[in-house]
Order: sequence, then structure tokens, then C-alpha cells
Amino acid sequence: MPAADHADLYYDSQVKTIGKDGNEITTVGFDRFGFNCEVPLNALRSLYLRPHYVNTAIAHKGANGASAQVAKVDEEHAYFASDGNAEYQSKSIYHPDSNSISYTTLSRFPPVTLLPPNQRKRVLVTGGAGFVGSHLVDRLMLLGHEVTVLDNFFTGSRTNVSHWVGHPNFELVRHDVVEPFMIECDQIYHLACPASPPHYQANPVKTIKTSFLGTLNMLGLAKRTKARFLLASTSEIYGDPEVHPQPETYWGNVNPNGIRACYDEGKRVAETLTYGFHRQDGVDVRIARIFNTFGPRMNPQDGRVVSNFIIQALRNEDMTVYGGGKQTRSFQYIHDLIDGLIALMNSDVVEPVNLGNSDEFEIGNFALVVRDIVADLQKKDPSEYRIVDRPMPKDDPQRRRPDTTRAKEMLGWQPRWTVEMGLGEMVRYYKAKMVEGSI
Ligand SMILES: O=C(O)[C@H]1O[C@H](OP(=O)(O)OP(=O)(O)OC[C@H]2O[C@@H](n3ccc(=O)[nH]c3=O)[C@H](O)[C@@H]2O)[C@H](O)[C@@H](O)[C@@H]1O
Repeated sequence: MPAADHADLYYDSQVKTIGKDGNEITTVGFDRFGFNCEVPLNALRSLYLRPHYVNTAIAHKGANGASAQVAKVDEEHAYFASDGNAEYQSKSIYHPDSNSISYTTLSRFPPVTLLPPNQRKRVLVTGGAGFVGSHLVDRLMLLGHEVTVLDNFFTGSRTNVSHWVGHPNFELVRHDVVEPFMIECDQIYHLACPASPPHYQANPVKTIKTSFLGTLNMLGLAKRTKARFLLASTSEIYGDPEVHPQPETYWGNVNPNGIRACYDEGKRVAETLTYGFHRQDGVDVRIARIFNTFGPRMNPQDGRVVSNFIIQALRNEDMTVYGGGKQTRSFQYIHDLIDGLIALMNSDVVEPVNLGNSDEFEIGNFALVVRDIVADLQKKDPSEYRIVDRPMPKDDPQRRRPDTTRAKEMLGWQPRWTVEMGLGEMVRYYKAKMVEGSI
């Protein structure tokens, strides 16, 4: 596909990102608790809404063949320079005749804020090559901090952070958190754990080991280095809730030996450990209870509902609604979550805090929302898509919506993105990746 068409899949300058308050979103983040995490949205987009490679057609192999090829690649690469970000993008080249890619490293990185040493934090992000982790890493890097990513690449991917490899403020370490790890750091965002039900159920013993031993190791590190520690907990600790919406004071309704227990009980014990280290050893801790989150870089194979519906619709496959679709979920866009995580880390709030969007959907209706957005992008009639019913997975929570009063009052945080705006960006991202063949 010619580069121009390729780029158009990622960007549509006509589409404005309008937030919940009706205003256009051009930046994400805010200056709060003495920590400014605001960055232009386009700076972030240049890191995830971008082609994986530059196309080249090896048409002729005559005397001038080599230089013609180079010129063609430069011309295609220059196309992306029009948004001012191309020089920071990979110039990896796709060769259609052999269906292969020549990977190149970056010669320049996106500009990062120059922070004085007393403001620059050394931040460890476990699970930093995953979906949530990589967006957090982008934000922290653009803000000028020193970031170390720890990941075993079980569900994370190097590609999610490859644009930072080689940067002096960045380090990527392949390591499994179930083993101890030592490093000097000021803040630890502990995100490492498979998070989609099919992934965490595939190896339940490993999942609970990751939650327990991984958290134990990272809390031990926080104790030694006096780093502040943030645990990525989950709405799943509320189980199949009998209280709706769920406030942080609710203790939950969890099946301790069901198929989800490796994850929800794992995260519950991780919370217990975190407060154990806080009470016993004075470790400075934060706990974020993260509700369903979606966005670009979500592993398209991970089986969660947002990625499943979008990929199925784009491939014109059946969209699989489980168990009649009356169960509910509330979905937040990735940038809102990252705002919330950074605000919580830098606040003095030790109690657990729900981070989620309270726009609640029945899953059956959510399928219709996704279908309509995909149909609009593909310029098709919504009736061309098929929505089918499949059995309900065991112990699937029937209702879920966060009560975010605490986050609003104590962090001054509330979601800014509408679900539709976030979905629009994610659909465009998946479609472009599918066309270029990188997912
Ligand atoms: O984000 C959260 O709060 C937590 O819950 C999610 O688990 P779940 O809500 O079950 O997420 P999905 O797998 O995306 O399922 C959402 C709903 O859609 C349904 N679903 C899923 C996939 C599908 O193809 N069709 C479908 O109807 C599921 O049965 C479920 O009722 C995530 O997987 C967890 O990582 C996370 O901690």
C-alpha cells in the first residue's frame, strides 16, 4: 500500500478529539501535587499512532537500482515528516518481494523535558512493556524522568517501548518479578501481572506467584531504597459485587477457589502485603484499583472485550457477546488512567483509590457502539456486521461501575475522554496495524 494511504489510516486531521466537557483535548495530564505531568496529546500520538515500517517497492535492479531504492524510502519516510515527528520514527523498511523487514534503530529520540537533577525522578516500572505500562513510560520519558522498565515479555512486547531503547534516560531489563531485583530508585509503579482473563487463567499458579512473590519482592526493594511504591490493583478485587457502584470501602464478593481467583485473590493478597509493609516497616505506599481500561497497544489476542469486538468487526468475523450481554462494564481510556496513576503516586493518599470511568454499558449494547464506530470508519452499513451469543464464562462479574468520589475529592481527578472518542482512536490504530500486517 502506498505510504500516503498508510498514513491516512492513522491520522485524520478533520477529526477533533472532544472530551466529556465538550472541549477539545489537545494535552493530557496536569500540574498537581508538585508534579507536572502535562504533555501535548500529539507528542504521545506520534509514539503509538505511527507506522511500524516504511514501504518500499523494489521495482528495478538496474545500475541505479540501489540509489533509486534509497530515494524511494526517503521519499516515503519524508511523508510522515509533515507532522513534524518523522525524524523520531523508525525507518524500518518493508520489502514486499521477500515479505521481510529491515529493522533500523533510531538516530534521534523525541524531545524530552530537561529537568534539573533534583526534580528528575528515577522511576521503576514493572510490566513497563505492557499495554498500561508502555503508556506510563511514554509519559514519564517525555516529562524528562529516568525510567527503568522491568518485564518478562510474557504478555508485554518490546515493540511497545522500542522507540526509547538507547535513550540515556531509559533502560529495558528482561526480568521476572518473581525473582528479587535490586536497583536504586525513587518511585516504583508495580504493574507486572497478566491481566486478561484468558491470559491469567492460562497459568493460574504463575499468576498468583506473580501477584504474591512479585509484590513481595518489589515491596522489599521499596523498603530498602525508601522508594514510594504504587500497586496496580484491580476492580476484580470486588468480585461479583453486591454493592453498585463499587466504593473503595466495599469488601467484595470473591469466589476464593474459582477460575478467576488466581487473579482477584492474587491482587487482594498483594493489597494485604502492601499495607503490611506500610504498617510494619513504614513503606510509603499507594494503591490504584483499576477498572476496565482500553486503548492502542492492547494485545489484540488477549481476549478482552474491547480488543475482541474491534478486531472481530474489522475482520468481518462474528462479534462474540457472552451470556446474553446483560452484564455491565464501565470503560476508561488509557490516557485518563495514566493521569490518575501519576496523580495518585505524587499525592499523599495512602488509602486505595478507584480509577475508572463511570459510563456503564451492558456488553450487548457495547457491541453495538463498537460496531457503529467500525462501520463508520469502513464506510459500511452496520447491518453488515454479525453479533452472536456465546456462553457466559464462569464467575463473570455481572455488574461493574466505579464510585470515583475519592479520586475526585482527594486527587482532583476525573475522566476526560468519552468512550466513543477513545474507541475511535483505537479502531483507527488497529485498522492501520492490520493493513500494514503488524498485527
Ligand atoms: O479491568 C478490570 O477491571 C478487570 O477486569 C477485566 O476483566 P473483565 O471485566 O472480565 O474483562 P473482559 O475480558 O474485557 O470482559 C468484559 C465483559 O465482556 C464479556 N466478553 C468478553 C469478551 C468477548 O469476546 N465477549 C464478551 O461478551 C465478558 O464475559 C465480560 O462480561 C480485566 O481482564 C482485568 O485485567 C481487570 O483487572
